[in-house]
Amino acid sequence: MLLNRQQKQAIEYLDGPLLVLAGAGSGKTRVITEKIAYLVNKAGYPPQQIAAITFTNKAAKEMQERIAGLLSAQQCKLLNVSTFHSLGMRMLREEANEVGLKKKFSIFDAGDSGKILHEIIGSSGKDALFRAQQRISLWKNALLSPEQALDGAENEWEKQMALVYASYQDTLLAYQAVDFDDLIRLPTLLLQQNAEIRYKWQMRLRYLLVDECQDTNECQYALMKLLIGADGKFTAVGDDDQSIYAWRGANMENLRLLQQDYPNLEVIKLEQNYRSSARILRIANQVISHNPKLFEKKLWSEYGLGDVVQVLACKNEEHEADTVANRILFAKNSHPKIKLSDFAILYRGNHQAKWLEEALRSARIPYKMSGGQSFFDRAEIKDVLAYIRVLNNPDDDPAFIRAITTPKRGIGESTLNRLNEFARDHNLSLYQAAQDTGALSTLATKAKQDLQVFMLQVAQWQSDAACKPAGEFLNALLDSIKFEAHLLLHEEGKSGEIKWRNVMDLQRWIANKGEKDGKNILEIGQTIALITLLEGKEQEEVDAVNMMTLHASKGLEFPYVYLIGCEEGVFPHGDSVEEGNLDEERRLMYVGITRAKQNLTLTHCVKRKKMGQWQFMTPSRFIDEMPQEDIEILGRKDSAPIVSKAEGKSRLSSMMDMLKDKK
Ligand SMILES: Nc1ncnc2c1ncn2[C@@H]1O[C@H](COP(=O)(O)OP(=O)(O)OP(=O)(O)O)[C@@H](O)[C@H]1O
Ligand SMILES: [Mg+2]
Repeated sequence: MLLNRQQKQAIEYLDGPLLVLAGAGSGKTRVITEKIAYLVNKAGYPPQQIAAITFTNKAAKEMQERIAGLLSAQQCKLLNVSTFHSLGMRMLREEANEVGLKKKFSIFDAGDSGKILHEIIGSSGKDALFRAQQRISLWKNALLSPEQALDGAENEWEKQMALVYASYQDTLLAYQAVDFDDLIRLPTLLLQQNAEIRYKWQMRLRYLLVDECQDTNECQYALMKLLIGADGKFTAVGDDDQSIYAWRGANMENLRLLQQDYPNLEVIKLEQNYRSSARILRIANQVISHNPKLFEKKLWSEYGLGDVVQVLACKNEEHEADTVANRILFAKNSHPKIKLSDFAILYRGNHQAKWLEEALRSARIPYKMSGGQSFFDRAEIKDVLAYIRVLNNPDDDPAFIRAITTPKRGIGESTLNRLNEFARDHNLSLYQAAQDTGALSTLATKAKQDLQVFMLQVAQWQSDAACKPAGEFLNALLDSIKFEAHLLLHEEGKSGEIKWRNVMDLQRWIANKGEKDGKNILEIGQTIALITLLEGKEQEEVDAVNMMTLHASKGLEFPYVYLIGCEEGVFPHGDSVEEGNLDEERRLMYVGITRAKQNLTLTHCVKRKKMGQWQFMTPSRFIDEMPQEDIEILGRKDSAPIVSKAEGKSRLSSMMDMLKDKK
């Protein structure tokens, strides 16, 4: 694949800061990977001094794979290719002392921090909790402290939330834990305040490359600037039309800020798209033209007109899911060379995946889901992870409570309450209290004994965990707490078995990771929380259809894309329409369309069940915004039926063929 002139120019430009500004599929990410190779091979940068930052773990992994073809394995290993969060985590582990944390602090996911907030706020509804969490997160991403938040509070609610924010931070610190936002906020504050540490990191990471720069939030942007320092050695790439994380505080104005902050910023635009057929591109361009423009961009493709884009009206969600499954089967069987992984099904919200999963399962089509209800959110998985968390950081009270009570081991609520009281009065963690003779003397004899047994076990596990292979250690731990029996005993029907299978899945995954990366279980445990952030656990390498939210699909590409639920209220999302965030929804549509290489299909339901009631749905306004000559509308009252006779007839035989293949 030859590089075009602008790409080459972007790769070889080293005279100062550079922004590559271009539409979807124009090779921005490719510029980053090629530039890394150029920096190492031609410009003499040691690989360990180069940091490339991407948006998701999946994107980081893909980037590493692409670079593997360009540099030696040894060089690749030294490069820093990661997300903002994992870079922040690395910095924080190294500088933990400076911010009052010990090296093995815990990382709390949204569920964990939600629980803390719940305790602080008291018994308010889910919605209030979500709003509190969101508000605090936005303050954190804007680098505002609780005091600053209180100063700037505009109403009573915000004042209250600023106080909640303050005690939330105190609680996190007491647990020696950070949340996702802190992973970036704390290193940023540290670099701002400490010139020596700032200098150290600037010297360590001499060249910075940032993908998807339009989605950096204030805090990420600040961290990026602090790492860059005065000499301005960086390449940022981005597309303002693909900014889709405003709800997390992302600000595409940062692209413009770059120009202000670095007056000598060179801007290179890429205009040729190497991903999609002309029709797909034309639709994308036309839809996004309804948005105000930050930067003028053109995008064209040499790949011929391509397939017409079909818009299918389906009766309801079940029909929609069946239609997509059938079409995938049909396409797969008509073109035996294509793989299942060439297909992606994209949706606006995770709840839409349910019907699809059923349809794919009953059609026996293997699928992979990312960004969905995370594997790591399952209760049985969290139970096991709680043990690993305690071994890493015994002061992590929520993990300590979870581990000590699951499975039950004679330590009940009253024991924990007494321990808790003592811990609070003496400013200790529960784990510390459990070792304190004063605290132990308040407990009943039996409870005291049970607690001491547990504490001895923890000490033993801690020393085993550090020296045994990760998979082996986890097996032994599960055995010693009799976790399988616990699941089978306490769950009804088959659910215990299913849960145990999930635990075994975790065990295999940890064993593999341990072998592959040469890490023990404690080291693996330190990064698990991060994996839940934007996408799920890496799944085994099987050929399977990809299912994900539109947000998770950023940066990826697939020959066949199905974009489902294109209805008013679903996509664009009802809340966004009400809150006037239509532009962002439109950018999300632009992202969705431009994931497709050859073939794009949009579906919408005529009826949908909401809160138990059938509701009639209107097709998404974005469909009206598309050039009508490039789309074919099927299944509406006044148009052709969805399934042509040929397709309908062959469905059964395609399924039979698939089954044969599987055997
Ligand atoms: N010069 C080129 N010749 C042929 N193919 C190319 C060229 N540059 C990039 N590509 C291919 O085009 C596709 C899109 O590239 P890439 O993913 O880098 O685009 P992008 O601008 O990062 O897209 P997005 O905005 O969606 O993240 C990839 O398959 C890539 O390999
Ligand atoms: Mg990209």
